[in-house]
Amino acid sequence: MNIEIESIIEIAEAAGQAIMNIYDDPQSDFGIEKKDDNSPLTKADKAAHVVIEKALVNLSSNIPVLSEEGGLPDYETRKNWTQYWMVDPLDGTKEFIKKNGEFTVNIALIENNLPVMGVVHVPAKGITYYAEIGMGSFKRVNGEDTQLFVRKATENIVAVRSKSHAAPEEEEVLARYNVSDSISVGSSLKFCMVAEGKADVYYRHGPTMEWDTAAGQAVVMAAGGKVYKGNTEEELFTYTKENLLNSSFLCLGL
Ligand SMILES: Nc1ncnc2c1ncn2[C@@H]1O[C@H](COP(=O)(O)O)[C@@H](OP(=O)(O)O)[C@H]1O
Ligand SMILES: [Mg+2]
Repeated sequence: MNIEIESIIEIAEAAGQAIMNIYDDPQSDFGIEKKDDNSPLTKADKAAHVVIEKALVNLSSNIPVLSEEGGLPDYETRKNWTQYWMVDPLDGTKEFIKKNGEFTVNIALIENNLPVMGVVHVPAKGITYYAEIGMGSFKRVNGEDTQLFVRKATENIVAVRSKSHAAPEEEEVLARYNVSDSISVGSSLKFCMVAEGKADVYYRHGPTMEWDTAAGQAVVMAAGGKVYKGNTEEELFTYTKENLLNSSFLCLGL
């Protein structure tokens, strides 16, 4: 079926609104809980999940939805999916709790183990990044779209790193690319920084899940960047793995 990316943007923005209603509520304690991996979960993650799952099922009842906050199907079921939605309703929950605005709503369409469409919405900043492989990558601010291209820099290389989960193992890889400057930001915004040429290298050593990376990977790939498995430029980073826990990965806009 033909999926219009505008429908996905609309769904991500509706989820963003549900998140902001909680974020901006001075009475709300966010209902913070701890998940099995010790990462936090709030009312906002759950509210965004409900909005997205309902809307995606309504839009494309034949395409399965895999959401961080949904019931996770086992690998025996997932491995046969050639097309599905991969959703992180609220990426950067720690940033949400810290109230620094660096959290995102992520919706990706996976086809044959790679993201072919991705929307990364930043509700606290009113920004939406969206991409379709073959069509390009775009940033929407106040209804105005700008096409994004990676920087392909040859000097003054900038790295982007996690605000809450940077690992010492990352240094060696960054040194290999002669990184001269480094910025840190929460959530999938790191992929968007590379896509829009504000950073050139994003190497993630520590754990992430497939839903943390899928939409951001679409945004960076459609802007001309690459995402590789591990810390070399040998193998593309793919999805529908038996374990939803990602390996380390290397994202380059070079
Ligand atoms: N121990 C762990 N196991 C699995 N994923 C982890 C993790 N620690 C952090 N993450 C992932 O890293 C994401 C945050 O990335 P960053 O540090 O780049 O902002 C989290 O997303 P959520 O906030 O959606 O849970 C979470 O999925
Ligand atoms: Mg996440």
